[in-house]
Amino acid sequence: MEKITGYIDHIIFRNEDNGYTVFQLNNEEGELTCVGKFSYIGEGEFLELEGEYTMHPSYGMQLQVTNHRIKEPEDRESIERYLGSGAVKGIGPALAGKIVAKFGEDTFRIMEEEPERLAEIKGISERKAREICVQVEEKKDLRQAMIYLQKYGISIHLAVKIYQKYGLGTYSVLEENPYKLADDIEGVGFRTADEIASRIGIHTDSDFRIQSGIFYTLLQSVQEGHVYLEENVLSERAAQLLEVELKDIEKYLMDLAMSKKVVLKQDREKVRVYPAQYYYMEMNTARMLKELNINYDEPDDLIRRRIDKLEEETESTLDEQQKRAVAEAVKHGIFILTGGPGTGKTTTINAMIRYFLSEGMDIRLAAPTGRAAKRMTETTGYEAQTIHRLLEVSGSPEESSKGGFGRNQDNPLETDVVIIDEMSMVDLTLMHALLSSVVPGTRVIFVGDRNQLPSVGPGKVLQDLIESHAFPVMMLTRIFRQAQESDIVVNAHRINAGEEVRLDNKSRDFFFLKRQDADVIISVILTLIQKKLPRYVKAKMTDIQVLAPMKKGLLGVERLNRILQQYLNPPSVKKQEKEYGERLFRVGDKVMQTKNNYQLEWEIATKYGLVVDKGVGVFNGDIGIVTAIHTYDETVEVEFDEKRKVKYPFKMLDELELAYAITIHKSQGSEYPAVVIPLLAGPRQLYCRNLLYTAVTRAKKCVTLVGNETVFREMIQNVDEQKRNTSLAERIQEIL
Ligand SMILES: Nc1ncnc2c1ncn2[C@@H]1O[C@H](COP(=O)(O)OP(=O)(O)OP(=O)(O)O)[C@@H](O)[C@H]1O
Repeated sequence: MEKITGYIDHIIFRNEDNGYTVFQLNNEEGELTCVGKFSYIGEGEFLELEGEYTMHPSYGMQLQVTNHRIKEPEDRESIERYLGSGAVKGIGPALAGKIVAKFGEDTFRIMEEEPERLAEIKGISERKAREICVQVEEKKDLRQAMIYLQKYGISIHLAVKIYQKYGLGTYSVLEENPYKLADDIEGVGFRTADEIASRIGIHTDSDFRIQSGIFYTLLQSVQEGHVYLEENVLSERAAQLLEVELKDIEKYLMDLAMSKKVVLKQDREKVRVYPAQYYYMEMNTARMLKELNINYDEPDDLIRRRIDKLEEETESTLDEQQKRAVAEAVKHGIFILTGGPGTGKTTTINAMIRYFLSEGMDIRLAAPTGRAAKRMTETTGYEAQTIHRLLEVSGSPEESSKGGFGRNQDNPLETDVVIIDEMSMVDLTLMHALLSSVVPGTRVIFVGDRNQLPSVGPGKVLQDLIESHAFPVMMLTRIFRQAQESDIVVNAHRINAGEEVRLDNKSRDFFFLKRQDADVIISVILTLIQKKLPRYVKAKMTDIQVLAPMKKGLLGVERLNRILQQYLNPPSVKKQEKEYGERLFRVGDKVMQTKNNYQLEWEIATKYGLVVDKGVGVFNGDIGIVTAIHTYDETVEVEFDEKRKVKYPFKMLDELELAYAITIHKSQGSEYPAVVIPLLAGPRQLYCRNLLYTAVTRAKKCVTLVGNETVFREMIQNVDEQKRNTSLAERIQEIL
């Protein structure tokens, strides 16, 4: 065992999650690379280390640290080094030299006991003296807090967040009510808080624990899409989670209601429990819809004449339903247009746009995802954006969920008409934000297919809007795309109506390959992607999209991606790779951005590197190809549509996933030339009609299902997809 003392010259690498750090140590004998786990560490710090020397094949001799102690710098030299290392803002090496020249080994004592004396040095005002001392003190406190939090097994990453939130209050929060962490700190849920609490020795029947557990259970149900839970369901789930008696739960529910964290609402003989924020969100959404739903006094015959004129100008004809849709949209503040694929929604939107433009009105178009917005731009020829962009999202999407939009009640959108497409994907939170930024007098038109999967977030807004029967709705039913032209459309409508679909493979764009074994299915998928489909639909191999119902399992997205990557983009000495957690990225991989990121910069450059366009924003569901991996600046370069190139720093790779296969849920709002769907038995709750319907309607030119025919038929009949508890329709009816 070696014992070494020295100061950190610079940190070469640090993983903030587990504390793994590589740094350069300076001591009397020169420089030395050290490797180990450190809860808190900073450049300039003075350390006493214990460990063993090891020989690394590429980096040479290293000290593998087993034990360490951070020492207060004692001698003049190490004090000067610490202060000048950049550890204290506002002090560089020159100033550090002056301070130590004046106070010598007494420097730290002076800082603690007589901080004002720092101002005796030229270049340090009294204010700066105080600031420096506060910083040095804070560093000491932070270090101590980190050591304390580590004792309870809290990761460094989390410990930093906890300390930033509570400062010196950290100790009392942890000892009195660690469940507060679940309320205050993003990334801490009840389970983490509960684990910390049990290590601290807090009783399982503590009031804080039970309240926090009930609220956590309720929020879990929001993640499943619910806006409330019935009391008995909530109590049972919470009792199970907390391992306490059912009867104990009731009292705490009342406490939660008193502290306004939940709202209890009687519904006939049952009681519903809402997280307060969602209760009010539904109520306000209903109120705003009502306020917006103004009737405009435009005579029918005048509207009809204008539509006829537009038809003449554009040499197109609308059918009766489409004309009525345009007229209703003109006459009302709120209008809903719904219908399956190929029923003419886009054509109707186009007619509306032309109508309003010819009246000199200003129009804004938006959709919930980047891809859907892009498609809307292409099909209407009129610029569409994501709803987040329309509302001028500020900062990260996390902040936006807390209402961080530039457009809101105080700064509403200035436009006459807003048209939202792919409305089935809009959740309650986004709907609320959207309506908050629109003032009465603006027409809002919602367009979507009510039979698609509901939004990922809570609520089923489009369905509730329709079921409230409070607003004009036009349901387009005529299928315009000819039957002989597209079996995708015909079969999608059949699936939706619960009718049999013929699987004789006589179609030109709808195929079912019967296979019963997962690995056989994967090998069929490979043949389809590598050989058959690109030629058949005249697309690139990367445009063929595999859509799987699940993430896990033999045919889950995770396993499919590992295998497809191996075959479609095998390793080679020419292709750089980067491992990130469980993921492996390789040059040539097909990848997907998994959240909306409004800050991420992209560039379009010519072959010679000349930048011709640049901008910001990469969205959830955007698919691209890894074009380079640079170890020198630790980035992965991805090329998205239109040659937009984005550099991901390694630490942002959690926003990327392999995308050879993606879940059907993730594919909502996107379209692909050809879609391949593996299908073997799965959980009934998931394997339902609208999942199949959504998957099939993603394809433009060809759908190929590979798997078990019975599963396919059962999915068509299975309409008991998980029911979502929402009450927007009721709230709307109440205030009519
Ligand atoms: N009134 C009409 N007369 C003739 N053809 C029409 C009419 N309305 C729409 N179509 C045609 O039907 C096809 C489907 O229409 P459209 O794209 O508007 O439907 P959609 O509901 O938006 O479909 P999807 O949801 O699949 O994109 C298009 O080729 C369109 O030109």
